[in-house]
Amino acid sequence: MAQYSCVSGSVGLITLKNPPVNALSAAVRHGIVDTVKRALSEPKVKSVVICGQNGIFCGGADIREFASDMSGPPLVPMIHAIEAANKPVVAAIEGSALGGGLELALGCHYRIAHSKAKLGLPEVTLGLLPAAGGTQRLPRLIGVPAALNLITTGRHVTAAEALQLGVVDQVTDQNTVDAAVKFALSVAGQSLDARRISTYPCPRPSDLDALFDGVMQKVRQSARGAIAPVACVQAVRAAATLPYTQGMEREKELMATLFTSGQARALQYCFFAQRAVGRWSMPSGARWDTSKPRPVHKAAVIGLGTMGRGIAVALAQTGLSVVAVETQEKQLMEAKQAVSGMLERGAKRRGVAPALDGISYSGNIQAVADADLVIEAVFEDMTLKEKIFQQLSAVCKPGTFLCTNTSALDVDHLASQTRNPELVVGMHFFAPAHVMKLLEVVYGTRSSPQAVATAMQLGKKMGKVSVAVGNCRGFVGNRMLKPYLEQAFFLLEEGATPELVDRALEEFGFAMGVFRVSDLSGLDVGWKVRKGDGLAEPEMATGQSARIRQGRRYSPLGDLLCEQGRYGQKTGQGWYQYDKPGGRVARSDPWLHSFLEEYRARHGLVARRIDQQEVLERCLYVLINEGFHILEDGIAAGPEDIDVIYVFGYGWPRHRGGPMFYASMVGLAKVLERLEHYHQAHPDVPYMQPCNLLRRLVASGSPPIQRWREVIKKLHSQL
Ligand SMILES: CCC[C@H](O)CC(=O)SCCNC(=O)CCNC(=O)[C@H](O)C(C)(C)COP(=O)([O-])OP(=O)([O-])OC[C@H]1O[C@@H](n2cnc3c(N)ncnc32)[C@H](O)[C@@H]1OP(=O)([O-])[O-]
Repeated sequence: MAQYSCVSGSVGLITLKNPPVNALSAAVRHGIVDTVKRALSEPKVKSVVICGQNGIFCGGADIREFASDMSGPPLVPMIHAIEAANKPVVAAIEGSALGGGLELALGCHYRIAHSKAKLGLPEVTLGLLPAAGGTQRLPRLIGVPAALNLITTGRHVTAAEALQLGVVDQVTDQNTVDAAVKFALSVAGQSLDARRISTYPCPRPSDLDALFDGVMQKVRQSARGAIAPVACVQAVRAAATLPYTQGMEREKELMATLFTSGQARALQYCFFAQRAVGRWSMPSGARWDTSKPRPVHKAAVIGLGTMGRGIAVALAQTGLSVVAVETQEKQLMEAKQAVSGMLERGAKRRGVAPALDGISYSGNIQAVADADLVIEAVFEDMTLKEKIFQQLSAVCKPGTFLCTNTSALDVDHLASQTRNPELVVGMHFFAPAHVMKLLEVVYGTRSSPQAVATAMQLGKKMGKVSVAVGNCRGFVGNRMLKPYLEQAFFLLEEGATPELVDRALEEFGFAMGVFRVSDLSGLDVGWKVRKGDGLAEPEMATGQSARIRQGRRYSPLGDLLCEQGRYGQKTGQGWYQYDKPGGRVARSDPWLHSFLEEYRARHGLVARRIDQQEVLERCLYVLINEGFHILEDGIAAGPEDIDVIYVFGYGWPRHRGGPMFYASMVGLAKVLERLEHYHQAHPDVPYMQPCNLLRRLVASGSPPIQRWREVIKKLHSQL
């Protein structure tokens, strides 16, 4: 709703009231229409201020309404009526003015923002475009290039940048509503002819075609199949080439195609899923709202390799006091330099002072004795980790939380090495740890809810999207990755090339296909794990048992490449070739193609034509199938947790919503049918066997993803 009052004798004050972000729900739109009418009709009112309650102007259209039949007054005529008003209307922007919220402000005649406010048109991130006149007014106000930048990226700008761009007229450090009221008094009675943005001519850059062609090319490239950024460019082009009314028509048309698209549904699902994972729960019944985190003032990191350095930077950037420990002296000196450099570069980018003093270095594990929380980040070696946890348990003050940064190892086993296993959790960071947004917080069977709550809160402080997951080999992300990688190898055996597989995945929307990623992260990483599992034995590379190991189909292709010293980018050769060790541009490698041919001949395999659809179905459906197993096992509380992990940590295209959402869009019955088909064709691949939960969901009529939890709960209660 919107509340109306008359202040300072002649200013009509309209306050949007719809916690928590004053989204423009039907009730708020009704409220605005009514209160604007009232303000304009009251003779004593000479000017109007629109603001939002609780320090936030407006978070835009109510996204939750998009899924239902929209009712209530539409935004476009409502904003037009404000712009056409014969009394000055001033927007008082505190907190955020985003999407429809900023469009509402652009319909006002003046905009005053608090210095801490953020403004933007983030509709593109929801698969939409600013369809309440944003694509037509913003370029008229700030020019085409700046408007294109804001609208196609959806980025939020600070009040200072908004002032510089001309989005707002004034920035204040004082009470924004008071400043706006004062301003409204000062402009009462003045002509508004020059204040209605829709009447401005849109500045036309001389090289208009070249400008739009260039932007469109860039946008298409980075969009990776997302349609909204392209529609945003088309809408701004309409502003630059058509009269306002026709431009608005074009905006409406483009929005209509986006609004009902699967991509918009996927992106809006992601928006809510990202927030839903914060409301974590554990199978024990412990939950986010009943578990209190303990404050962390001092944190420690053990092991300053690539991961440890990134974690130390991420911790220091939160303002915590950090102790960084590395027992090898040379490594410690190098790490110190590297961490300082990373902190300095990060601070420069964010325009703040580097937190160099917040971090101290030591070669002795005793230095962590008074830390509230320790993150161990040494090599992925259980014996080494065991030793460190035993030491930490002896050295740390009572109550210190002990966290392990592992990507797959058993958190329960590490907890068993300590005196207080309830204080142990996993914190699985993704490289580079100070950049990547995802954090898997892994609870073991004995982890206390307080330990989980503390790790989740620390993750949030570090700017991470933290997801609480149960303890199993590979947790959620890497556990699902295993069958996906395995399928990619099998496809090569059957006739595909790395180029074909990667192209299919990249056209699907992944930034990089599986083989390019593998080259980037190093083939030796997986090799080491397979060796540890007793799978990658050199003497098995030929002969009968070469392609069956531990009773199931196995492809030694990755091991064979590693045996040749082809570790990927770092050695200049892997699934592709590079111009030099460390080179980044992947080129097709004729050697690899002959190697594959020889391999197939050696194993009596006949190459067949494999199309992109088979690549996608086999790679993605086995990954999804493992996701269902994870839900069935209670390792993830709901499909949102899995999807957020894949979108933020594994390059899954956001406009496809995450693997479980994607499965729901494809249709669960179809996924099941294809898995059954492939399992029949490949009975030696257990991952292909459809999960019981998937069968259950299909049998119960494939409910929408929001209702899967009910089916999972029922399944668990029957077990
Ligand atoms: C014709 C139409 C044209 C128009 O151009 C289309 C649009 O405007 S499209 C819209 C364009 N606008 C955007 O894309 C802005 C989207 N919003 C944001 O970016 C952030 O929420 C904001 C920066 C505002 C606050 O950040 P923060 O302080 O960290 O807080 P938080 O993020 O944790 O959210 C708190 C709660 O509010 C909920 N909620 C939030 N916004 C909306 C909404 N618009 N609606 C409904 N709900 C919304 C959110 O789900 C959460 O609920 P819960 O149940 O507690 O999980």
